[in-house]
Amino acid sequence: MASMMGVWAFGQSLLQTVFPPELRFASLKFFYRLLNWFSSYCYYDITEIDGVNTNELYNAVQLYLSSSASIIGTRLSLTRGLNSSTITFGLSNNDRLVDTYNGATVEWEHVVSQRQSQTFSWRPLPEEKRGFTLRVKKKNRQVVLGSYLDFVMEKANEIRRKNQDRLLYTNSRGGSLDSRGHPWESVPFKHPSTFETLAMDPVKKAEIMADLLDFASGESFYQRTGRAWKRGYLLYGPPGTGKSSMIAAMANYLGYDIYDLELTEVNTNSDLRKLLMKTSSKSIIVIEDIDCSINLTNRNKNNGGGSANSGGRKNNHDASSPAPPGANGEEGGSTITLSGLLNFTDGLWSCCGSERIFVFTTNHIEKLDRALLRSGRMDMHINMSYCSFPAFKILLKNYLGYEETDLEKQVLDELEGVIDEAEMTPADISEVLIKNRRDNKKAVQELLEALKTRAERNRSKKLLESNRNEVEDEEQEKRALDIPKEGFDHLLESCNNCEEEDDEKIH
Ligand SMILES: Nc1ncnc2c1ncn2[C@@H]1O[C@H](COP(=O)(O)OP(=O)(O)OP(=O)(O)O)[C@@H](O)[C@H]1O
Ligand SMILES: [Mg+2]
Repeated sequence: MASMMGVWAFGQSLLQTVFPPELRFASLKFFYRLLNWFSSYCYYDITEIDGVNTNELYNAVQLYLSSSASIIGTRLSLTRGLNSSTITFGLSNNDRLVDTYNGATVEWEHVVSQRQSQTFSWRPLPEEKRGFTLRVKKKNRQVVLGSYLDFVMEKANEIRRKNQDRLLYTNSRGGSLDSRGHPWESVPFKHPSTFETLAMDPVKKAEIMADLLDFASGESFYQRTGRAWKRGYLLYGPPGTGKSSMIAAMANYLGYDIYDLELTEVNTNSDLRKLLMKTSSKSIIVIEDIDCSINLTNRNKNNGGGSANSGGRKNNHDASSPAPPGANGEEGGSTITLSGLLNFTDGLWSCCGSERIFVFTTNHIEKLDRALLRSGRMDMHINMSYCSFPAFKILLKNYLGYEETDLEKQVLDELEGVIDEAEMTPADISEVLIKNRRDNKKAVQELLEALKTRAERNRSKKLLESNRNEVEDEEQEKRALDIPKEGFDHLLESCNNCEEEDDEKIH
């Protein structure tokens, strides 16, 4: 120790003798550079506040390190964010952590120091100055700058999404903005529906799940093919067949937020666009009962004569009534129109975010405009139909804990025999099962009876209908015979000349 101090004192006096005071600072700088030159490491500082703005990379690194810190750290800082139900771990002050990436070893140090004199700032800065120092071997510099930091950002986003409760947004405030200028209101989304609990044909289910996964991991595909990274699903079918449950299952499967768009609350096309702009990536934008939300007449009809407002919002006013002052059709922007909706899903504005899924639901697909159904707009049309036998088996398992083998073969056969004819929705079947869930045998018995009754009723109804149709056909035939031959020729000619749009006229 004594000899070391001696060397230090000698070195200092030598420095003072050899270098005059004005050269001393420059020589120290040179000495430092020389050391750096020979060092095999380089260092990167990532401070919490970059000037006056929060440095996103700092937050990302903190989150990223939390995934490895939780396993090996002995002293960790714990945080729980807003809208989060999980606790994240972080490096404590001045702690270090070694990480490896693509064969390169890097070391992170969390550096915390007291902030010196507060310089004037419109935003008060925290008293502590925090940051991460990343130590990397010089030979690995390219790897770190090239892809490691991107990898850290990506991983952090993933962790953030996983930790954060997903949100269900709605625009039920009728377009008014909150204090932060946001048009959406949100609540934590905790719907328990998953693809496992969803009763539907397993093959169809697997197809939808694969499609969703392809979409979520298809960034490079969409980039390569020049398509906006979005996908549209149209769910149609009778009430109670699981359309809303399917949306919840999709959100739970992909970990996306849901924006439940209430079209009747949107006044104009431009409001619709603003709402779209305020949605985040990795989200599902839902319009339920699309046929009831706006008057979905063909876009072409809006242009040619008639009420300029046809195609506008249903609850605004009837399509046949005169347009109110200022409501000059779809482009006027004074009301929401089909065209506005199509632009919302498909136009240039639809890609002002990425990785978004549009889901429309309807009970009456036949009421929808063809423009809305064309491929590319709604990529997948999913028919949510009455409960089939494979779907029924899923309900039995969910509600009664029954596997196929737990039921007698004869009962199973009976159930299979009537289920298609009964045309009961999964909601109807669930009701019977819930009611009797304390007594499995009774549940199955009651269900079988309900299915048989419904099947019988449907059979009679169909018989009656076919009888009526036969009578009607006979009457029509008779009437047709009364039409003179020229009449038929005239009709035939109009049919041959007709355009697709004249369908209604021919009818
Ligand atoms: N396929 C299904 N799998 C599991 N449960 C279902 C299914 N379909 C319906 N249910 C049950 O029935 C209830 C109603 O279903 P859901 O709201 O998803 O139907 P929907 O098709 O959206 O009906 P609507 O057209 O009236 O909106 C749900 O709470 C769910 O428990
Ligand atoms: Mg629904």
